[in-house]
Amino acid sequence: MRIAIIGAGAVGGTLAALLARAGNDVTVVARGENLRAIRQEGLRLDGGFGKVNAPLTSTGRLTEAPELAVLATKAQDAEAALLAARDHLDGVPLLVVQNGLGGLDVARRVAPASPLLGGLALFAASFLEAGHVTVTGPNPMIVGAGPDADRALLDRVVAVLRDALPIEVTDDIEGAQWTKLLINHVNALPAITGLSVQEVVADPALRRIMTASMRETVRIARRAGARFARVQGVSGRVLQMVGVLPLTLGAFFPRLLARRMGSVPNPGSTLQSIRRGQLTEIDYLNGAAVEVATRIGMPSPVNSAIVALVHEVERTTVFVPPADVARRIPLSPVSI
Ligand SMILES: NC(=O)C1=CN([C@@H]2O[C@H](COP(=O)(O)OP(=O)(O)OC[C@H]3O[C@@H](n4cnc5c(N)ncnc54)[C@H](OP(=O)(O)O)[C@@H]3O)[C@@H](O)[C@H]2O)C=CC1
Ligand SMILES: CC(C)(CO)C(=O)C(=O)O
Repeated sequence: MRIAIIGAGAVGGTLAALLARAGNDVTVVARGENLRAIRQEGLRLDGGFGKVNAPLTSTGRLTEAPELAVLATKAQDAEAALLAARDHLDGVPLLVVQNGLGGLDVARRVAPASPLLGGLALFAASFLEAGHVTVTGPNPMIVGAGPDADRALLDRVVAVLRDALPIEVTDDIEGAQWTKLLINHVNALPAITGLSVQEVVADPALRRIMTASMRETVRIARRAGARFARVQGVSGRVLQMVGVLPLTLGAFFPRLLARRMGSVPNPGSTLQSIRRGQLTEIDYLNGAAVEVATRIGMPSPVNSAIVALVHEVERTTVFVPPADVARRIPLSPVSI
């Protein structure tokens, strides 16, 4: 299949290399030093899905319509990246592989004639340097049909993806996005402290804050009437428990997520942005919970404080020591 991958960072680079290895005709839309490196030396992938240096085409701008387009930028870059490709996306199936809740809405606005699919990467990947990506956690990707994509298209795309990497199909992509949003509450504290997800979860005070942020978001989601669909064994019932348990017991959830990441330190995609001096996606992660809370008139003190701290680290590029984080995100006694 002729596939264009828009955004060739950790996730887009992984997908591009694996889809090219599986025999697809892959074009990556990249920019800056990354584009120059891929042009000169190709795209190198290693880690949990094996070593790949598959032949693919790279470009700064799409010049013809693919049979499938994949958007794999951070959420804050989605609109501009799609607008730049819009002339060649008319009616082309578009798979949006992005964390957060709003990726499909942005795609619908910019590419109204494209049937949309949603993708949630459960694998963990790190962009090491221009043209070089490594997979630290070789987990599957979840794929589901967007509001007006039909089952036949989903089946066709899933068949192509399955030749390249492990894929799970969901019949509730919106519910799966909510569950993944909860999983992505592991991202913020590494971005604030500079530690890996596993190190943060091993620290009792940071683990407590992470659990508090998750509990707050579950409560917001429930009040807003959101559904949690099953993602990698994490069901609505599991998250219901996170929403009601005291923090010491609710910590089973971050512990479970860290255990599943294995022993290779996972910085998470938000800390990777900080390390590269880029703006993060935090407004679309914990910030999405704050936005929903504001809309329905609920307080969100823990997530609001976390979002503010990530923005502070973006601005200052100075990580906050764990003891200071605990002081700056105090948990009210009733929240214990
Ligand atoms: N990394 C991971 O392990 C996981 C990430 N995710 C999610 O996947 C999505 C992608 O994340 P990730 O791959 O980590 O992010 P990266 O920052 O590694 O990759 C995004 C890439 O998109 C590029 N890009 C942005 N705008 C444009 C544009 N207009 N034209 C061309 N390229 C563009 C960026 O270039 P530049 O660097 O120049 O900005 C960058 O190379 C996010 O929503 C993330 O939350 C989900 C699961 C796991
Ligand atoms: C689940 C996790 C943390 C994997 O790295 C992720 O989605 C991310 O880094 O954004």
